[in-house]
Amino acid sequence: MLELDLKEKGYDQRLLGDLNLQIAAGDRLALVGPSGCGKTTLLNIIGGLDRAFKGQRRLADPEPKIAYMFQEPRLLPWRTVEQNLRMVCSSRNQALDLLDEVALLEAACRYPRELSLGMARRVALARALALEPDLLLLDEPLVSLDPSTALRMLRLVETLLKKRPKMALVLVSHNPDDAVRIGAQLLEFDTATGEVLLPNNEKSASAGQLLV
Ligand SMILES: Nc1ncnc2c1ncn2[C@@H]1O[C@H](COP(=O)(O)OP(=O)(O)OP(=O)(O)O)[C@@H](O)[C@H]1O
Repeated sequence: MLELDLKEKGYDQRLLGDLNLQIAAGDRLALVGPSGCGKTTLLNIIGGLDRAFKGQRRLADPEPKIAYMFQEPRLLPWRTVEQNLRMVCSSRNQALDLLDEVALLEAACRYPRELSLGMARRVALARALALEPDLLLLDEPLVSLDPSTALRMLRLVETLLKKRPKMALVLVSHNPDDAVRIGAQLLEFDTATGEVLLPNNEKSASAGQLLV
């Protein structure tokens, strides 16, 4: 559904380069590496939010629906949880079903300021799923959560993915164990060279062919 042929991306200096990546339905891919190595930058390029790079990003026809869950939940503070979801849902039933899936039905009438970070993230996840995306992009869904909340979030993501086998996923994480747990294949960053490392030092791979 998406092919990225990335020649070079940098800000003051080169950050990423020489990567050919193909993402197909059902692929699960994790961008793993230390802070500042370029994970979010690559996710933004994959998602089409950042087009200032050398190379090409090609989408299948018809274009896949791509949903993005940012690190910050980015909910509208003046709307309730349900109202935040209704903005992107086709019906009230869809909004309530999604809230049920992320175990937040009882918080439907709350405002974002009344939610913990973990709850707000789950609303943001439900909102991303409301689009019924072909490709879901998750930027560090566990960051800043305490260990038990992070584990709960990880289990939730695992369950949601099992229910949506055709949905492709690209997850940003600094923890390979989390990525492996949800069955994602790892794409690691070499901070010394600025290159994204594929298994066996290949220069090109489809996400479905990557080995953990
Ligand atoms: N808009 C920008 N302008 C200039 N430099 C930027 C910009 N966005 C990111 N950078 C720099 O590019 C590098 C990679 O940033 P990026 O956010 O992609 O890293 P990351 O691996 O996702 O880090 P983290 O895990 O901390 O979120 C960092 O050094 C960052 O400061």
